Amino acid sequence: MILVTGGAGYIGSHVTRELINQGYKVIVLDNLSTGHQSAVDGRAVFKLGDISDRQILDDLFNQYDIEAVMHFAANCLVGESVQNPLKYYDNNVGKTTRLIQSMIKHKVNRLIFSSTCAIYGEPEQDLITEQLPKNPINPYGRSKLMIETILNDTSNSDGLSYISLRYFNAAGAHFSSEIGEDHDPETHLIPNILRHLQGATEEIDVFGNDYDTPDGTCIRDYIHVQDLSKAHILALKYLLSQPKIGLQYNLGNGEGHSIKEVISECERITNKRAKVNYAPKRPGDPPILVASSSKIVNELGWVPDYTLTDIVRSAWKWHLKHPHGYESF
Ligand SMILES: NC(=O)c1ccc[n+]([C@@H]2O[C@H](COP(=O)([O-])OP(=O)(O)OC[C@H]3O[C@@H](n4cnc5c(N)ncnc54)[C@H](O)[C@@H]3O)[C@@H](O)[C@H]2O)c1
Ligand SMILES: O=c1ccn([C@@H]2O[C@H](COP(=O)(O)OP(=O)(O)O[C@H]3O[C@H](CO)[C@@H](O)[C@H](O)[C@H]3O)[C@@H](O)[C@H]2O)c(=O)[nH]1
Repeated sequence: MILVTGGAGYIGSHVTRELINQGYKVIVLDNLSTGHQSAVDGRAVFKLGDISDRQILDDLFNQYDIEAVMHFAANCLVGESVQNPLKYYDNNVGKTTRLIQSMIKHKVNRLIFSSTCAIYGEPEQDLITEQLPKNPINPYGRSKLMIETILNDTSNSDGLSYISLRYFNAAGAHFSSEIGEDHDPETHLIPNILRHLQGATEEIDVFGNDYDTPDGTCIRDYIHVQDLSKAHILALKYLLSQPKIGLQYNLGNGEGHSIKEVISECERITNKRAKVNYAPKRPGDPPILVASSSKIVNELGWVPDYTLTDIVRSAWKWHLKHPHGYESF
């Protein structure tokens, strides 16, 4: 069995579904702080609880034969982490430490960790490779880098075998339109643009238009959530086939899109016009983050299938079908 923490969240719910489709048995552990129980595939076992609850973890590890943990549970908003860093150090770092302690206690030594490109900070190179210096510029990125350090140390001391997947900007929805992205409040760019185009908001805020980029707005590498799911399956298979590893892989499309470009693509696909409000920069935002994913392409054979167009199309279908997200489930 695979224990998926945060499996009621956006990315975790998509990966859970893919795991089950690939024949794995899954237990989701989630405290529903930002997730939705109705996002969890009905074929998974669902346990409501916190990753720091030692009793729950003891019970789960005793009751089920857990081969590996996929650890998605975290707080993950750059802006919020600047306002409330202790929330991030507590939930992401402190509680992950307790999860790893329980794993070691129960001799479950395989982990796939949701890391982020936010650990690189403001890299000087155009395409970010795994070896670049890690100088995160916000508490969220620092919290994830701390966990990567903890994983490395625990691998040396206790034999933990792990893969850290450093995602760039996850976006899009499952092509079935049955699950998608739904946060309250929503802070991510693509859902915010689409919700605005659906009439949910008066305008779309663009945070900063004088960055040192060709059109002055921030550039990100958007990766379809189903491409992420595929990478998790490949990573899991590799992890289960090896006695002990400690690896880090970037996951992005290798193509950057500015905020203005993303708005244009959303307008094109929805055939609607956005009302843009240029707002102040959001603290903690690096100007450009674009991945080189050649390491995972070469080593695990992962290739992304979907472009920004596919991302926006699938997200738009999800928004049209579920204008109030999971509320109406
Ligand atoms: N969304 C992105 O673009 C992105 C990019 C890079 C990395 N990540 C990482 O991917 C992971 C998933 O992100 P997401 O976008 O799906 O976020 P999300 O907020 O949708 O999902 C997180 C899930 O974890 C649960 N959770 C949080 N703290 C918990 C705790 N202490 N105990 C139990 N459950 C808890 C939440 O209820 C939620 O269901 C995170 O670790 C995030 O840092 C996300
Ligand atoms: O309404 C909005 C929302 C966002 N942005 C901007 O759009 C860009 C992308 O922002 P967002 O969609 O919030 O993603 P990020 O802040 O890049 O962070 C996401 O992507 C990171 C990887 O880059 C992950 O680590 C984080 O968990 C995830 O929240 C940033 O420049 C934002 O300032 C706007 O201008 N208006």
